[in-house]
Amino acid sequence: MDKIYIRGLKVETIIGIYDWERTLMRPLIFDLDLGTDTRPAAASDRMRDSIDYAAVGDTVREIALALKPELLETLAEKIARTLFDRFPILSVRLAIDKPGAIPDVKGIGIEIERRREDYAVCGR
Ligand SMILES: Nc1nc2c(c(=O)[nH]1)N=C([C@H](O)[C@@H](O)CO)CN2
Repeated sequence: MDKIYIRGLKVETIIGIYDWERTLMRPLIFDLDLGTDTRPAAASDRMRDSIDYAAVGDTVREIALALKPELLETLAEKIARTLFDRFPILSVRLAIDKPGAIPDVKGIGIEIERRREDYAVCGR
């Protein structure tokens, strides 16, 4: 499947399970792969036939700033669902890294993969 991707999107927000985390803006780093067929846009050369990655980045930023959840899992699921609502994508892989969450690691966070059918089947 073709992919449109975003790597290293940085958003400063409030997230975490501890009281001290609820008072600090801290960075999250987002990586996304959006499954799509790029051939219609390649044939027409029109933005309307593709997924606007700038709009996807705006959506991620908007949700990360508004939700302020405790868990990365909550944020990732909300972003995935919203991307399926707003864009005609077939799948999404979303990784969120939380720099500094624990000491002495190169990276730490979560990664989810969802397909449009995952939501259509259960009707949630
Ligand atoms: N699976 C998860 N584990 C942890 C999370 C999380 O969001 N998902 N969050 C924390 C704390 O907020 C931590 O980041 C504080 O440094 C711990 N574990």
